[in-house]
Amino acid sequence: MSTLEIKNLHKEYVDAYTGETVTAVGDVSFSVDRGEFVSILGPSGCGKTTVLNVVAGFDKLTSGSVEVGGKPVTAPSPERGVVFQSFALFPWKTVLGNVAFGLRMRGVPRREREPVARQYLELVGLEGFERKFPHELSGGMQQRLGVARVLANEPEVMLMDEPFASVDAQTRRKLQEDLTDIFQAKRPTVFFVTHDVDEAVFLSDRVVVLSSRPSTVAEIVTVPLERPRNWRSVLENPDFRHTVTHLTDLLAGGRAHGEEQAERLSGRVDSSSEPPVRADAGGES
Ligand SMILES: Nc1ncnc2c1ncn2[C@@H]1O[C@H](COP(=O)(O)OP(=O)(O)OP(=O)(O)O)[C@@H](O)[C@H]1O
Repeated sequence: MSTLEIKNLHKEYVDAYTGETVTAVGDVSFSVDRGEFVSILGPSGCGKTTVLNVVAGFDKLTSGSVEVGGKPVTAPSPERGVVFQSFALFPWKTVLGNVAFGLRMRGVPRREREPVARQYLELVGLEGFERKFPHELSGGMQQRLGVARVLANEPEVMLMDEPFASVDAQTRRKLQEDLTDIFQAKRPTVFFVTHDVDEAVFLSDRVVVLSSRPSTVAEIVTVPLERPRNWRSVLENPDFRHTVTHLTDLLAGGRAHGEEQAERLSGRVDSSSEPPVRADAGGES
């Protein structure tokens, strides 16, 4: 059964300066099953974050429907916990306090809060840091705290908006491995926004590829990789490279990547007329 069901999502904004109507999301439909990890990829500005914001309840859709657990989304809720790129932690609360706060809001009895919070901190490798404050943690540790805080609420779906975009490449790989381990251990339902093709393939069961605006679903690609996963074995797996290449081609507008490059080099394609491909496809993540 699907936990998240998006049908014909269409979202328009009115530009505050020009007064013009901007179609942020054209017509997008897909679902995420319970315990599934689904990423959304697409050119810059195609509406990935808008889709996440509508699912989170931060933004209202113009038409279509978004349901989580069979109920229409109308407002933000801990049932749809969001892990942001900026860590959005409470700086005045300890590491333990940051996780316990959500439990308090959820009505978990005081006695149970600390052991449950400790369990989630252990899951993300932050045991021993319970009494520290967020500013005493590295960027990577702060992001893991953000994940612990959301997961401790046992949300129907965990929403992640480019959560590793602001950490260095080495930490990013480590966090991706940590997240895939956490996913393996707890099997939360995850909806993940990224512009990084390698990251999407490494983490996901399926990848939803959006076209450029007005966005529609170009293809939903199933990732043929076993779990558990780690970068060392995944990088040696031909299925990984094959899937990355396929997604890269889709993002480049459906043409074979090599073909496109050759055309560009021979001057047959004016690169300024190409759809913007922000994805750092195939590169070091
Ligand atoms: N509040 C808003 N008001 C007006 N236009 C908006 C608003 N939010 C987003 N948009 C427009 O909607 C479109 C989609 O934006 P969105 O941030 O969802 O794309 P994205 O795919 O996440 O982009 P990126 O990959 O660059 O982060 C863009 O053209 C953006 O300018």
